[in-house]
Amino acid sequence: MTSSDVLSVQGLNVSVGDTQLVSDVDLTVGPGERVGLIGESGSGKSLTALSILGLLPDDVVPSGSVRLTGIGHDLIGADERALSRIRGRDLAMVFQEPMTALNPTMRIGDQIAESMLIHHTQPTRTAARTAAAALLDRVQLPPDLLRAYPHQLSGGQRQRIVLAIALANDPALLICDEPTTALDVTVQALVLDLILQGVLARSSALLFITHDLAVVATICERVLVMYGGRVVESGPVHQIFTTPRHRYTQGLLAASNLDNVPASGSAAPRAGTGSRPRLTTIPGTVPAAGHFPSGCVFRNRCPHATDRCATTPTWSGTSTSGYACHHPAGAPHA
Ligand SMILES: Nc1ncnc2c1ncn2[C@@H]1O[C@H](COP(=O)(O)OP(=O)(O)OP(=O)(O)O)[C@@H](O)[C@H]1O
Repeated sequence: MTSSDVLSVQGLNVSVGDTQLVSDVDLTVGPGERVGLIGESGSGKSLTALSILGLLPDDVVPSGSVRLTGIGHDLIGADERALSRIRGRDLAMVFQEPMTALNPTMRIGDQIAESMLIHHTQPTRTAARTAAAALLDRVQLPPDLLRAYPHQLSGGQRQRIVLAIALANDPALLICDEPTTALDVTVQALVLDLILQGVLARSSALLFITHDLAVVATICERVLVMYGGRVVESGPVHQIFTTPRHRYTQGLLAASNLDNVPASGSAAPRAGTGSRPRLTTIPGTVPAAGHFPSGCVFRNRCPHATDRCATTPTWSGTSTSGYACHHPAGAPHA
């Protein structure tokens, strides 16, 4: 780990009995950096994330090293007490299914406040409640939801609550594992945008696990490709998506309908640069062309892309998630 890394995973192996499921994974994430982890189902992405979080089932055994900035010991082999001090404070997570992350018997406001009280980042219950209301507002939910129970919310609202809790203590690193896969396509883009704005506002680093290459192209700066439990390729998003070297990455891209890869390697700015990307995902089949000429019906369906918009948006997407419209950061809008 260099002194500037937020996360450093070195030589991670994960096995069950004699079966090795993850082999020799090296992975670093710098401060404020957004790193994507992609790969086919069963390639070891979730086991890698769960190893970092110390959440593997008892029969699944990790070895190697996982170091997190500001924590003086290795997370591999750390006891549950030490890990629970770190999780939710230095290291936060958003998984696919929000209901499993929420307590069904507790009001939303209490759950958000609890996350700050447990980690002593707010001094009193009153202060935590005030902070919870502000967090709810940051995920664009109305204050009356503070008194609601999880079952009274939609899936998208629940995931926004999980995100609010994850960001409550300004974690150094947020790990998202397919955070929008279980959501209705109409809210996927909003949740992605809130994740992006959330980490940018806090300068948190992001490790983002997904099948959706368009999401990686939009959100991440760097990407690692896993195949058969190994990292087979890694580098800047633009480089990997335009000149993939590994046969598996080439196949993944060919099957993806990914039309546009931002030239800088990421559509979104670095943390602290102040400009905000705008994302809108529209359900439907992805058209073959990456750019939409003025007057095109698809262009007109993007609320940011009016005829008066000063900048031509670029589009990308997959057939499962709809397609995303991205306006370059800081572009003027009518
Ligand atoms: N508890 C377990 N016991 C045995 N094998 C497991 C266990 N958990 C995961 N595996 C196996 O390890 C491999 C990697 O699983 P992992 O969940 O990390 O894949 P993934 O890349 O996240 O896939 P997906 O995208 O479908 O979530 C798979 O073959 C899976 O079946």
